[in-house]
Order: sequence, then C-alpha cells, then structure tokens
Amino acid sequence: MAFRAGVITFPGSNCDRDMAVALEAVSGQPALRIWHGDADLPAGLDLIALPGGFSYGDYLRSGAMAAMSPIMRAVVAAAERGVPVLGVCNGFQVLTEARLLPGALMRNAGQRFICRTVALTVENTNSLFTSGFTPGESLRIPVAHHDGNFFADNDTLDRLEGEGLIAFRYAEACNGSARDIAGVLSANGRVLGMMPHPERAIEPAAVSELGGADGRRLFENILAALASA
Ligand SMILES: NC(=O)CC[C@H](N)C(=O)O
Repeated sequence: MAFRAGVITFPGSNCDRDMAVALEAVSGQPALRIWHGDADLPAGLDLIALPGGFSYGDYLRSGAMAAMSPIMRAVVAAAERGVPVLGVCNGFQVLTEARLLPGALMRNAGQRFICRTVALTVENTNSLFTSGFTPGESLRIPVAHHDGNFFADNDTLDRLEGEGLIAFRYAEACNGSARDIAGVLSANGRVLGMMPHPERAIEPAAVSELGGADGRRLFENILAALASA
C-alpha cells in the first residue's frame, strides 16, 4: 500500500529522526521530512507526525511557540479535513497548544524529568491508531518528559471518558496526569496525542527497560486502518 507520511521538525525537535525511522521501518516507504517554517504541507499526506523534543527550548510553555509555527496552520487545516495527525510527547504538547486536542500538559507532579518504560492500559480500540489493540490490554512504552502532567477541567475529562476519547492511561500513577491519562483522541478519532514514545519501541530485539516492540503495533494499526479504509 502506498503510504505517505510527513514528519514535522521544529527548532529543538530531537525525536523527528526516530519517528521517521519508525514510520519507514513499518511501512517500507520513505517518510517526508517537513520544516516547521514551511507554509504548506506536501500534497496527499496519509499521516502527519509531530515528534518529541524541546521545540523552542520549552520556553514559555512546552509546545506553545511551536504551535505558532507557520506549518501549524496547514496542519490544523489538514486535521480539519480528516488527515490523521499523531503527536508524541512534545508533539502532544503542540497539539494541545494548537487546540487540536483539549487540555494542557503541565509540569510533572514531583517536578522531575521522568525517563523510563511504563505500562499503559489501552482504553480505546476503535480509532485508526488503536484498532489492533484489545480493550484493557497492557503495553510497555518509554516516557521521557518533564511536562507530561495532563490537565483538563472535570467537564472535559467526563466528556473525553464518555465519548471514549481516552486512548491510553498509565497503569500506575506516573506524572500526576488527571485520571492517569497518557493519550487522548480528537472527537473524530483522527488526531492522537500521547506522552509515551511508540517510536522508541519498535524492535523486539531490544526488549528491555529501554525498548520493546509494543510501539510498533501502533504504527501497524495506522497502516492496517488506512489499507482497509
Ligand atoms: N521527549 C520529549 O518530547 C520531551 C517533551 C517536553 N519537552 C518535556 O520534557 O516535557
């Protein structure tokens, strides 16, 4: 299947290459690399990925300045047309700042940078990112962040839960996130933001505290869903 994915690089992104490598490993096709200062996206993208890192040095708030980058107008317009968007870690922060996803990512409870592999519980299994998982399944995926503490008001949290838009929760409290939320979907299920890094867990040979292959399944889910669409 032809699969055209684009990875955006902001000044300070540091997981953009890992994201491109993961997409290429799973799809067998090159991922397009897109600079944040571009005004337009390449035509015909099947997926837009916003990678992890420290865009603009995390000044002001993580993701706040990147959300103002020229390319984000095109990303918002593409998301509104239904183009799938995946934001990982700093990418999730950018998506909330751009209001493509509700809530905000605040400083971790405990104030420390957290870098370890965590257990996630799969909550949603009917989006293009999650349809290959089973409800309640446990995944092991690394986190690496200081601003992963998901906040939203209780009405928003109730709505997200009621509409099945929580993609993943931390199996154990991780960073203070409201209701242990690790990943959320947009109302149409085509934008996913998550703090854990699936692109760091794509190789079974690396099964250890540092890796595993559970992240690979998320990328496989996307390809399978697009192929059957
Ligand atoms: N790995 C990352 O993307 C880090 C995200 C963000 N800058 C933070 O530390 O919270």
